[in-house]
Amino acid sequence: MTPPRFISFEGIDGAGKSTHLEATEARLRACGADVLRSREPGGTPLAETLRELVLHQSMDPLTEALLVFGARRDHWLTVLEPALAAGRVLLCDRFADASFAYQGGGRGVAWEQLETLEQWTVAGRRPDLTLWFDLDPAEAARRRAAARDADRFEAQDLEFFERVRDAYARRAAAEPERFVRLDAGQAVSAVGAQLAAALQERGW
Ligand SMILES: Nc1ncnc2c1ncn2[C@@H]1O[C@H](COP(=O)(O)OP(=O)(O)OP(=O)(O)O)[C@@H](O)[C@H]1O
Ligand SMILES: Cc1cn([C@H]2C[C@H](O)[C@@H](COP(=O)(O)O)O2)c(=O)[nH]c1=O
Repeated sequence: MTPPRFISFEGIDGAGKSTHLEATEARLRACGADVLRSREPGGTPLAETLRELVLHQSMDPLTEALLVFGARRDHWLTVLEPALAAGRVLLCDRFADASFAYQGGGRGVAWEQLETLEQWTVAGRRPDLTLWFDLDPAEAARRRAAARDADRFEAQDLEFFERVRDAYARRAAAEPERFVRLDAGQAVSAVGAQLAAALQERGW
């Protein structure tokens, strides 16, 4: 079995992705992997500039979709694709599934338009493995409130996050081999154990 080399972390805001990224990186390094950790939107100077706009400036949903995919193309071309070609292992805090979840599910941009953007910007490339931290939106909101001030997405209501969660479920149902659903409602150590088991099963 070839272990997955392009691994994305997905889920609604506050589900716990960041909490588990560092330990995952350490685990893969201990297996001898040359790991690159990055995030979306972001990961390049241009994409980080676009991230600031998307997270803090009001705009219409299609403009938002164009900006996140523009950021992704720059990130893909200048960081992710060269790293994969060099044999590195990528841990990416969100990738295109987030656009289907947030701009598609959350904002109502048509799925077909997002599929077209996905083809245009990254030739439809998807992660080898997607770890989906699935959490009840009310619990995620409680965790976020205790942790930080809200940005444009985090300020949305529970119905928005229900739609985002449903869109993640739609993506996961379409590609059950790629997606692993983690029950992010459990304690940190228990979520870490689910994650470790998923990696071990796939050769890490
Ligand atoms: N299993 C857990 N149980 C309780 N609290 C948790 C758990 N996992 C993470 N937290 C806490 O919830 C908050 C949000 O976690 P974290 O920042 O990892 O989420 P995230 O998915 O990365 O969010 P975002 O996508 O918005 O950056 C943090 O304060 C974190 O300590
Ligand atoms: C990639 C991507 C992200 N978003 C949203 C989702 C989050 O609310 C923010 C990123 O914040 P995080 O703390 O780094 O998770 O951006 C989006 O709407 N569309 C996307 O494609």
